[in-house]
Order: sequence, then C-alpha cells, then structure tokens
Amino acid sequence: MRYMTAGESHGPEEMAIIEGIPAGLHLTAEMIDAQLARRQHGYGRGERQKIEHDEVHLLSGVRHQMTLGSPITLNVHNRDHNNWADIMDPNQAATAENSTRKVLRPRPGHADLVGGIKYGHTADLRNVLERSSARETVMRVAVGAVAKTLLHEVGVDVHGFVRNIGPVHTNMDLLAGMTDLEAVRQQTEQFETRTLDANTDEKMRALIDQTKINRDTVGGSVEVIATGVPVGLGSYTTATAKLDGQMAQAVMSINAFKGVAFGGGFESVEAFGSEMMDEIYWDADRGFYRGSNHLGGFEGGMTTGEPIVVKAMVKPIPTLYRPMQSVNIQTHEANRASIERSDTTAVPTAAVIAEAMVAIKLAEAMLDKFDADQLARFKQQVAEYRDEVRSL
Ligand SMILES: Cc1cc2nc3c(=O)[nH]c(=O)nc-3n(C[C@H](O)[C@H](O)[C@H](O)COP(=O)(O)O)c2cc1C
Ligand SMILES: C=C(O[C@@H]1CC(C(=O)O)=C[C@@H](OP(=O)(O)O)[C@H]1O)C(=O)O
Repeated sequence: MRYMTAGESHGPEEMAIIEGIPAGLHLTAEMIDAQLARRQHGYGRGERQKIEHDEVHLLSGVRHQMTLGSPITLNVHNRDHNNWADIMDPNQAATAENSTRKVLRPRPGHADLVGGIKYGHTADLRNVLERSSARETVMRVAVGAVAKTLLHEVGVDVHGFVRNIGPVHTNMDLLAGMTDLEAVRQQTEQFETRTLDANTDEKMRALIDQTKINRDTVGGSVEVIATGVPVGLGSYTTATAKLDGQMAQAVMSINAFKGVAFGGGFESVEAFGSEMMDEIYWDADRGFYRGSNHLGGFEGGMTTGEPIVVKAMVKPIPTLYRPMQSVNIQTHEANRASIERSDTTAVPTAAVIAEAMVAIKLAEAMLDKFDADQLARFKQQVAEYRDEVRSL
C-alpha cells in the first residue's frame, strides 16, 4: 500500500491516491466522513473549521461500495476556496488584483522563512504556507480511515486520545500490566470519546480560553493505542524495515509534532532494566504473551503482539495573535511576524491525525506480509498466521 496527497490549503481541492488496497473491502464515503468529522472537532480551533464541512468524494477504485483493487482516488473540497478563488487561481497570471494578502514577515516556528529561502518564494511566502498548512492532514485522515477499515476486518483497532494540553493532564495511563486486549480496547475507546473535543474537561477548556485571551497558543501530547496487532510485523534485519522507525517517521511528519515515543518511552530514561522489560509467559490458549507492555509493543523493530502504544508531543501553534519578532523578507526591516487566521490549540485534532498515521503504517505492514490482492485471502492468511503463532 502506498499513498500520496496533494492540495493547497486555500486551493480548490485536497486529494489523495491510495494504491494497494485489496479488492473486496466494503468502503463508503460515509465511513470516511465519520473520521473527517472527528478531525474537525476539538476545542481551541479557529474560524476555518466553521467554514469547512469535510466530505470525501470517491472518484476511483470503488464500485458499488466495494474496493476493486485499483488505485483509490479521494477528494475533499475546500469550501474556503470561494474566499480565495482569485488569489489561488492556477490559471490566471499574477496581477496586482489577485496578488493581495501577501505574507512577507515569516512566522517563527512555521515553514515560512526556510520554505521561502529553499524554493525561491521570497516575493510571497503564501506560496510556502499554502502547502505547509496542516489542512493537508484532512487527506491523511481520509487515507487513515481506509486503513482503519481494512485493519478492523482482521481485528486490529486503533484509537487516539489527548494526554495533556499545556499543564492540564487527563491522567489516562494504562501502560503496565494491561495485557487483557478487550480491556485495553474498551479503555482506549472511552479515552478517545472523553478527550477528543476537550469539551469534557472543564480545566482544559478554561486553559484554552485564557490562552486565547492572552493571544497565545498552547501545545500538549497525544497517545495512540492499537490492539489486535499480530506478532512479527516489521523486521530487525535492516534499518528501513524496522516498523517502529517507520511509525516514528510517520507520526513525526505531522505538522507541529516534536517527539515520538513507544510505551514507557521518555519515562524510561530514569528506569532500571528490571522495571522496563516485559516478562515472557506462555499458556495453551494464548501462546506466548507478556506480563506488561512497557516497551509499547515493539522489540527489534517488530511487533510483539502486545498493544502498540505511541506517545507524541505537539508543539504550540506558531502563529500568534500577539506576534513574535521577525524580519521582512524583502526589506530586511525588523518587524512583528505576519498574522494569519489561526488556531489556539490543535492537540485534540492532532490525536485523530496521529491515529490515522499509525493505522496507515500498520495497514502497510500487514499488506506487505499478507496477500494484498483480495480481502478474503488476506483475512484467511492473517487467521492462519495467528493460529500458527498461537500453537508454537
Ligand atoms: C491540526 C493542526 C492545525 C494547525 N493549525 C495551525 C494554525 O492554525 N496556525 C499555525 O500557525 N500553525 C498551525 N499548525 C501547525 C503548523 O502547521 C506547523 O507548525 C507548521 O507546518 C510547521 O511545521 P512543524 O511545526 O512540523 O515544524 C497546525 C497543526 C496541526 C496538526
Ligand atoms: C485548515 C485547517 O487547518 C489550518 C492549519 C493551519 C496551519 O498553518 O497549519 C492554519 C489554519 O489555516 P487558515 O488560516 O486557513 O484558518 C488552520 O485552519 C484544517 O485543519 O482543516
């Protein structure tokens, strides 16, 4: 499975093409839209989410709600494009009238300055921000929805939730000892519904409100847990085959992410070996299993069969309504950074995007290992493999 996204934030469309999804998977636009709606919720987002109502259009690879095995094309229309039609018009040459709303004072922490230098966009840094915007993540969540649908067919479920926003923590910790898969699955589902819009947490809402009044922004951290993952996805044999490395790259590639850890991750820097390793047990029903999951489901770049636990750190939003010091890219005059309409925090949304990236990486690894032509054979091979591993 491979995918590519395209689209500018205020351009007409966001797009993705996915290659390598097996034939015979039941897939509808509604199934994807449910995930896109989750991405749009989240306390602390700005005015843009009131304009957009993200809905996917399936343009290829699906017939009568069934995947064909051919590339799947997904489109999401940017409603806000109506307000930017001239400024973003691909077909008209630049004129004074359609070149307004230029960005010349790069925002510290955004891609403006470095992107402008690298691509020669110093006449208007909008040429950078249009693609560096996290608007692109709408397509990652759409692709992730397809991945989640496939994974669900073979008993793999992926849930993302918020751990903290600024100093307010959700205290949702289920690491050690939680090897009862059903309990983990139920718990993570609960965490997800409780934390994704931050509405449920009075203190979180107050913090975001106050941050907005201060014309500042705030970051946090998220967690993603995948249950039902078979043992042995990924490989220790080469650097690029290590699935934990691939997954870290995928999660880190989300806008504003600054750290990724598995299981005990960052906490483990202070732990002793005896506190971190997951002891090995065996019984006739389960085969090999672990007494804890401090290592977050990975050993040697391979899945251990325990839940995958990914923790990731999200920096505060770079655009500040009380802008920081910057320099005009053309005149070199010291000036405050440009202000673009912006979010106060995007941590709840970031949890949904991280979940999508973990699902994509797991689906890719599953389709590398098992039949990718048709769903029935894929499911049969996964079931046989699980039986084989259990009987060892
Ligand atoms: C869901 C989401 C929404 C975001 N919204 C904004 C925003 O409104 N304003 C902003 O300056 N940055 C926003 N960001 C962060 C920038 O996209 C990001 O910081 C920028 O692309 C630079 O990339 P980097 O932070 O990964 O280095 C958002 C990030 C995410 C994940
Ligand atoms: C559009 C989305 O997020 C955008 C991400 C973003 C950024 O700089 O990353 C800046 C803002 O864009 P705008 O100035 O158009 O409001 C966010 O709204 C979205 O998530 O759908």
